[in-house]
Amino acid sequence: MKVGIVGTGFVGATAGYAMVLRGSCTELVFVDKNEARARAEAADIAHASPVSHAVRVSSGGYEALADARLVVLAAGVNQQPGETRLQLLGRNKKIFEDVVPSVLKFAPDAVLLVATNPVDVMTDLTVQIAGNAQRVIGSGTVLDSARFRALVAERADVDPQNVHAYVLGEHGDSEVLAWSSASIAGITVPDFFARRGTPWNDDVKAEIDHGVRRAAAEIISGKQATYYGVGAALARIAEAVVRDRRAVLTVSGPTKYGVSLSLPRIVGGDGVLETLEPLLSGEEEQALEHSANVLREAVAQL
Ligand SMILES: NC(=O)C1=CN([C@@H]2O[C@H](COP(=O)(O)OP(=O)(O)OC[C@H]3O[C@@H](n4cnc5c(N)ncnc54)[C@H](O)[C@@H]3O)[C@@H](O)[C@H]2O)C=CC1
Ligand SMILES: CC(=O)C(=O)O
Repeated sequence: MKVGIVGTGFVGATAGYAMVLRGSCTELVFVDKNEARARAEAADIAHASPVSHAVRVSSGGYEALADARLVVLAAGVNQQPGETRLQLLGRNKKIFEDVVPSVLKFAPDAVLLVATNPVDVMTDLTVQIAGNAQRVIGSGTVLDSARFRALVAERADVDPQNVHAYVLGEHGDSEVLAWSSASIAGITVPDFFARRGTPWNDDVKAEIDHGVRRAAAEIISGKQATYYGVGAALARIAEAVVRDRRAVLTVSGPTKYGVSLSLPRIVGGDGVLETLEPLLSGEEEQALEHSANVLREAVAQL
């Protein structure tokens, strides 16, 4: 159960830390062009192992990825305040053209989990370079779905694990909150609030939508980067692969729209096992088409 992480900045290191705390794997290898950084993060995170789970943590060059079951790709630049994810494309494309072939040289059978933004376009690029769609997974809107669930749960005053709600489409400004299928205890969200006599109206819905859609920008303006939420999301996806869990997760991958975007998918040992067609309202379907258009325009730059 060996996992590699390429790019051990905020996101890569936090994902590794989350994997050790959760016991997601038994071996973790960090690779970064900044070798000193990778070494230091590996040493620091290894010290969490004796008080959490037995995970062997080390750093090395690409050759250290040999036999990895999964490799997380988190190398690349992140957004500055005011920047969109799509504005990172040119810079991160160049980095992936170097990173992905290097990973494949030593770990040709690994599932590749793409985290670098703009994650949907980087997923398409990785599929192109790897020539394999099933074994490439974009972290997509797993983080956004978690944000959606957290905000609904806070309003409903229930455990977020009992809120089922998906964000689909781009991991970015055009993402689509699938309100029509969001539920708590099998009850739609508006009905859940109505039964409890708790206020529910379009303003509450708009506030949650804004909270999910603007989460990254707000966190980045306060502390330069987001990493705890995505770190946990990456550990969750990694476990689905390493333990062949067949977990339903809104990961990104190629679609009938001609671009990679997030839909609910079954994720297991071989990567994406199945894409599920979500039941959407007409308005949500239109919003998903729009999101696909935004991504098609970005992919055209590749
Ligand atoms: N998918 C998601 O939900 C999220 C994605 N991200 C994205 O993750 C990426 C990484 O973000 P941070 O960790 O905050 O950035 P960071 O700047 O802290 O770390 C990036 C790391 O990549 C390394 N790197 C750069 N070029 C490389 C190369 N050619 N080979 C190997 N390593 C290389 C750097 O040395 C650095 O350690 C960004 O694109 C960011 O936008 C961030 C949050 C959430
Ligand atoms: C930065 C980013 O993609 C996020 O936190 O959603």
